[in-house]
Amino acid sequence: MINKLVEKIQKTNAPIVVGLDPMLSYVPQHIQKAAFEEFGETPAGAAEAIFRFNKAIVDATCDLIPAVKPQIAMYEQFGVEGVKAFQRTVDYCHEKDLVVIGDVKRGDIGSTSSAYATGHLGSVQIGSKRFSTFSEDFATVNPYLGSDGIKPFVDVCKEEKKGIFILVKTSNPSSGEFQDRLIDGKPLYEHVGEKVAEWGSDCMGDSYSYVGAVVGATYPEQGKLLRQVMPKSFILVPGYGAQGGKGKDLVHFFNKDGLGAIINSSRGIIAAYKQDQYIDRGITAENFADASRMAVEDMIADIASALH
Ligand SMILES: O=c1ccn([C@@H]2O[C@H](COP(=O)(O)O)[C@@H](O)[C@H]2O)c(=O)[nH]1
Repeated sequence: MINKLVEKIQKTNAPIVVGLDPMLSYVPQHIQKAAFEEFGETPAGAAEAIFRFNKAIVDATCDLIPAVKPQIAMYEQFGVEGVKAFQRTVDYCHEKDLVVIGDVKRGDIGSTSSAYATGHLGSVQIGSKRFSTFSEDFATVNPYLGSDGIKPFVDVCKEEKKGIFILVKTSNPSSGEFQDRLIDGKPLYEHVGEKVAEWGSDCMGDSYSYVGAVVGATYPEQGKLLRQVMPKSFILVPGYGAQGGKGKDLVHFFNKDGLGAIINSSRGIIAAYKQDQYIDRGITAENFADASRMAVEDMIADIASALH
């Protein structure tokens, strides 16, 4: 799957991921109203509304982008119905030939990680049959439990040619509380980066490993260092847009081949229709998906101008 991700980035010339983080408050009233008329003001109604919202955004942007990143928390808040909307979203994005990165941030003791890896990236045996359930192409993984929590994901990646992005240096303001702590003279995130490079070394696609890393756009200096520490790992970079990251912060996340990083923006794209800069260009809640397309085009141009 890492090969497909690289090919799609090269084809679209867009190292970006649209984050599908559909809070109900971002879903325009006309979509909520139609879904509630059919399913009531219920979790099922909310799940239908967020799926319709996602579908419109995917339809408006899928020719421009290589990948999407649905954030499972936004779906889980609506319980079982929300999880069904997550699954419908993954399936619809696959129909559109997009690479799907499930932002699920899993990781536990080995046996439990194994079940997470099976559910999100692998297939589960039921009697005489096997089923792929969630079926994302990549999943985000939390490394806090160490190697035996990561190994089941790596094993499934090898079997299924799927991939993972391991949290190394996260984009949030408090990420330094633990991740910047010095151990043997080096910050914890650097130790984790070294392990990512090691775990990924026998799990290679054509040019990049199936084992990638998450490093926030909000920490460009750390991104520069980690790019050197993990030369063969793709970096998933959240923090662009709503969290303040800009194209100029991203230059050192990329390798000299122009690859090696993929930048996520969620609110900046899915809720673009609420921003003055797009309202001034004729956007209303009715044509919200057109604003998402404009925001994707602007993001591609911003990153390209920073890199060239
Ligand atoms: O370090 C991290 C890891 C994950 N995220 C996730 O990315 C998106 C960012 O959303 P924006 O609206 O573009 O800020 C969201 O799903 C986070 O959970 C992150 O931000 N930082």
